[in-house]
Amino acid sequence: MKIERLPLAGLAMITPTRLGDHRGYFSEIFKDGWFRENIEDATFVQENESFSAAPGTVRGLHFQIDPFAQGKLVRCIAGKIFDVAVDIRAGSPTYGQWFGTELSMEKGEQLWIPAGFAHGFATLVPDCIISYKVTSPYSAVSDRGLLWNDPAIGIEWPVPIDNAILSGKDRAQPPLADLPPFFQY
Ligand SMILES: Cc1cn([C@H]2C[C@H](O)[C@@H](COP(=O)(O)OP(=O)(O)O[C@H]3O[C@H](C)C(=O)[C@H](O)[C@H]3O)O2)c(=O)[nH]c1=O
Repeated sequence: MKIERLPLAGLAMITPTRLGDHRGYFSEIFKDGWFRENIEDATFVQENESFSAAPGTVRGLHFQIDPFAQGKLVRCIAGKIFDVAVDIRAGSPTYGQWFGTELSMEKGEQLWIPAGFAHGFATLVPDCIISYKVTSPYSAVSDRGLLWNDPAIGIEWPVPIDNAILSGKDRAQPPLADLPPFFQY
């Protein structure tokens, strides 16, 4: 597994090794002991999958608040997405800053997003599937969001902004300026 530490403290890009042969490849996608030793002493309790049919679909920006705040280990298992994390930890030197990266089935990389970040993605091709582990169970009452195209965050989404496909919930998320200090750095 290769690790790339990223500009927003806590984020990490993990790229599993693919062992190729004449049939294709084998790859160890996740190992609990390795993750705890090299990334964070986290316990994953749920795994999610979402399918998005059309390119230009945007899901996010989402997070859960305590006591159900979630770390997320995200990978794209079909297609290609632009995955984004926004630092919403009060007191963080990078508060309100965003990091974005492509995740694809082809490259197999994973993005580790600790609790304290809002997460979202945009699909770059049709029929994208993401699979992600989370460190707390789903809690609808703890579910919160942030406006995906808030100019105060300024995410440079590589999709047509005016034609983005979103849920009604995501169209109505609050801007960063209205966000209570849910997380401390
Ligand atoms: C997250 C979640 C949702 N749901 C139900 C709630 C809704 O009835 C339905 C769709 O939920 P939502 O529109 O929030 O799904 P996404 O827009 O894909 O949101 C997810 O994708 C973004 C990028 C994230 O980072 C979050 O993990 C998550 O919020 O699934 C569940 O039953 N369990 C769950 O863990």
